Amino acid sequence: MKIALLGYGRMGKAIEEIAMNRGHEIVLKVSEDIATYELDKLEIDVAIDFSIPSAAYKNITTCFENGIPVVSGTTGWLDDYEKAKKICDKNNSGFIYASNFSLGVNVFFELNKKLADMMKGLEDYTVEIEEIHHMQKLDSPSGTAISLAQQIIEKNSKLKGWQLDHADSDEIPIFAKRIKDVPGTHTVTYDSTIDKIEIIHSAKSRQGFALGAVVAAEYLKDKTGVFTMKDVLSSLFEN
Ligand SMILES: NC(=O)C1=CN([C@@H]2O[C@H](COP(=O)(O)OP(=O)(O)OC[C@H]3O[C@@H](n4cnc5c(N)ncnc54)[C@H](OP(=O)(O)O)[C@@H]3O)[C@@H](O)[C@H]2O)C=CC1
Ligand SMILES: O=C(O)C1=N[C@H](C(=O)O)C[C@H](O)C1
Repeated sequence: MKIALLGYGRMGKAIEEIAMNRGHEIVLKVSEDIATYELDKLEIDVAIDFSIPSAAYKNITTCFENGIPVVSGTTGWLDDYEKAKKICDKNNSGFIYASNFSLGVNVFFELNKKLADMMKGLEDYTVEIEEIHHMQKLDSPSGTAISLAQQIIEKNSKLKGWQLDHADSDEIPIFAKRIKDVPGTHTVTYDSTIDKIEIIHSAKSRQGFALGAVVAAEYLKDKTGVFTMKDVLSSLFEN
């Protein structure tokens, strides 16, 4: 498969290594706006976007307009996600966005939903989320922490939203810490005067995110429509 990398930073480089080990070819690596590139000459099968919040939407939609499906892991641009999906559909292209591509985190998401369902009636407990990442991370809170909060809110009608660092009683507080070299740690805590329940996912490297993104690209090749990591993982478990 011919892959274009939109963003060639920490994740772009980790994806390049895994994609090449899986027999794919990297035909384009960009760290700037792709509008000036002659994309049609490169026969790109899938573009993989791990860039920066302010660049993602424009690059992703430029790909759709050039008939190139996109796997995107860039966080912090999701106010434009619905618009991007419409442009994908209009151009009959393919799209997978995930706040976190690692298999472990996607299992953690399912655990989070199950736990939220069990805890929703237990009013003695308060819930909070903590995320820890390396110092270079641009967005806060992490996309993964926002996904975790949204999953809990969907299960518990008493919770109306989330806030960074503090929250009203009907909101989930998300605490974001930045510590040197941490690839990504997420903790969901339910606390009462009697006890505390915690679920934690700690990434040991970027390998899991990168592998998930390449597997998602393999799934998306030759497909049209908007998909999620749940679709990708279901297809793996079917086989
Ligand atoms: N969904 C997931 O599983 C994961 C998501 N992420 C997310 O992926 C994103 C990238 O993370 P990471 O690789 O660590 O970040 P880096 O800062 O290492 O990489 C970002 C890259 O984007 C480049 N860039 C800057 N402007 C543009 C542009 N206009 N078009 C294309 N590329 C551009 C930067 O170039 P330059 O350095 O020259 O400015 C840099 O190479 C973040 O949003 C992060 O949160 C990260 C890990 C996992
Ligand atoms: O910026 C990162 O590094 C990461 N970003 C993603 C996020 O914001 O959730 C995923 C992962 O935690 C690493």
